Amino acid sequence: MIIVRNLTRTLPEGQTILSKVSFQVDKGEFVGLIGASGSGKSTLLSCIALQQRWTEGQLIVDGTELSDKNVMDKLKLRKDWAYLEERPALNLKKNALKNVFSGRFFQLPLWRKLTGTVSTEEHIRAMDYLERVGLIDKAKMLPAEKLSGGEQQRVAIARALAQGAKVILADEPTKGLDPESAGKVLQDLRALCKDQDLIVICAMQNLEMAERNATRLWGLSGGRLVLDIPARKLTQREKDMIL
Ligand SMILES: Nc1ncnc2c1ncn2[C@@H]1O[C@H](COP(=O)(O)OP(=O)(O)OP(=O)(O)O)[C@@H](O)[C@H]1O
Repeated sequence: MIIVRNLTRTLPEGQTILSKVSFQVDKGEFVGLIGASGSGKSTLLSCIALQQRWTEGQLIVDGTELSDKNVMDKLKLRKDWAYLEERPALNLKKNALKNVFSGRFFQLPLWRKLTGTVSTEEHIRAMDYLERVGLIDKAKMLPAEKLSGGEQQRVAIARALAQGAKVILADEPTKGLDPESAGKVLQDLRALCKDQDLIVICAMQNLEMAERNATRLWGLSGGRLVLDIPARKLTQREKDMIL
């Protein structure tokens, strides 16, 4: 469970870009984070991934308060959390399977890191993750650079699973994708969230996709969380509050 209390980020120049954001999110929830451009979505995600510092507030994960200044906390998150960006940071020269293996890198003993050996069990598991995101037929065939944007994003999701991520933070992972590919990425995230009891928090530009795929909607406006409801079609009044 993630609890955030009164998270505030003020820039040195005095501009407040997140203001007293509070929420609690449980395993199995897929949160669609929506809001106009500049409302603070990326800032909120990178603060809770401990990639940006906040000015005031608390982040509590499974009962433990984490600090944006503590290196050990950052290491713990690097293992248990995955951050998906608009352009997934894959090794484009390697195939999908090898990219998925790389998700396990931080957990391997030093000799395995140096020799690059992969056990049969890891191989099977990586193929299983690729199957779950519908890419089993493209596991070995091509370098990742030849995959489409949506396929690359799904490889990044499979890699997050191989890493053992319990929380996936995604910053507009479907930006620039055609509607069909975008839909597949979000459906994969939703299915995995349910099956593996993950927490997924996903900033999304497309409100309809958020309404359709998320289980819960958060609306940000001017750095404030102004909407926190179970996912459904928003009323015009709710849309006016956030967009
Ligand atoms: N380091 C920074 N210095 C100055 N301004 C910043 C900084 N980081 C964020 N901002 C400002 O804070 C606001 C929120 O930015 P953020 O990127 O979080 O918004 P967003 O909702 O993700 O926008 P978009 O949908 O366009 O990606 C913006 O006005 C942005 O210009």
